[in-house]
Amino acid sequence: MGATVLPVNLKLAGRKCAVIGGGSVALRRVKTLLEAGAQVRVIAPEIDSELLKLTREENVEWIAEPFTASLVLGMFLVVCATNDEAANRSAAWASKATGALVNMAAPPMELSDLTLPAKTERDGLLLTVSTNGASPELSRRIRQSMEADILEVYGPWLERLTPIRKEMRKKLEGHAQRQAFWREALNSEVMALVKEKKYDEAEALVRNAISRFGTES
Ligand SMILES: C[C@@]1(CC(=O)O)C2=NC(=C\c3[nH]c(c(CCC(=O)O)c3CC(=O)O)Cc3[nH]c(c(CC(=O)O)c3CCC(=O)O)/C=C3\N/C(=C\2)[C@@H](CCC(=O)O)[C@]3(C)CC(=O)O)/[C@H]1CCC(=O)O
Ligand SMILES: NC(=O)c1ccc[n+]([C@@H]2O[C@H](COP(=O)([O-])OP(=O)(O)OC[C@H]3O[C@@H](n4cnc5c(N)ncnc54)[C@H](O)[C@@H]3O)[C@@H](O)[C@H]2O)c1
Repeated sequence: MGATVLPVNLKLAGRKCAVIGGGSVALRRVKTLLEAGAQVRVIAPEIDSELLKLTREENVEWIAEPFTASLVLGMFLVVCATNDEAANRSAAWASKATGALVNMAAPPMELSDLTLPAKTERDGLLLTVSTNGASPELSRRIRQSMEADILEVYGPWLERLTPIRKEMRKKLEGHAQRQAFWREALNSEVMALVKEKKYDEAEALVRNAISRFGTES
């Protein structure tokens, strides 16, 4: 099967989002949205105690009512997370009618415009895994192994590369030259050192490449 979705990193800072439902699944979604900087409205007649604590914070409001369409007017994204399939269905259709994107955290899943991947982040390196709804538990497992195998190793390396990339943007003119530089700078010898967390040695090789490119150009 070919890919049927477009993976994106959605910027939610300052955007209005609603989560319908107040159980543990809603709580997880609220946390995820807050991490992305969204302004969150929780719509549910009753909510979990941890979620109640969160609603006392800035950027979260709780409307203690069952879902009605007027409550999602102006929302950018609506998450349907109640335990009532019929309620999720009508909330999804009403939200789509206002132009909002809909994420189904609970059935009926086929109304979802997007699924949320498992994610892990360190030093600006974000890794996500999705099975596009087929097995969230597998996503969770892969996320855990990526944390140990990839993030731990490449997160600190990304932190070192970020300022060097800025520097090289100024030094080298044109996309072709910058591409050639990065192909050479992150060669397999460098990447092998990074894999062993020998960041100082790896950085020294990259810096050598900088001086070579500097003299060639
Ligand atoms: C990745 C993660 C992100 C997050 O939630 O933040 C996430 N689910 C996680 C955990 C998890 N979810 C479930 C279990 C129990 C075991 C199992 O069923 O496998 C576990 C494991 C656990 O609890 O630890 C049950 C479950 N999940 C969905 C349904 C509905 C259905 O399938 O019908 C049911 C059945 C409910 C029921 O039985 O009633 C649906 C979705 N869950 C998604 C995301 C989206 C697809 C992601 C993908 O494609 O991989 C999607 C479509 C919703 C969406 O897009 O929002 C997070 C791991 C975070 C981490 O640890 O890194
Ligand atoms: N996406 C996932 O990862 C995942 C994981 C487990 C379960 N689920 C699904 O998510 C559903 C919710 O799980 P939960 O553990 O949070 O449930 P829960 O039973 O703890 O909470 C349900 C919440 O929905 C609210 N609610 C019910 N009807 C409503 C309405 N008409 N309007 C607004 N709110 C309403 C209730 O007040 C309650 O706060 C489950 O039924 C299951 O299908 C999804």
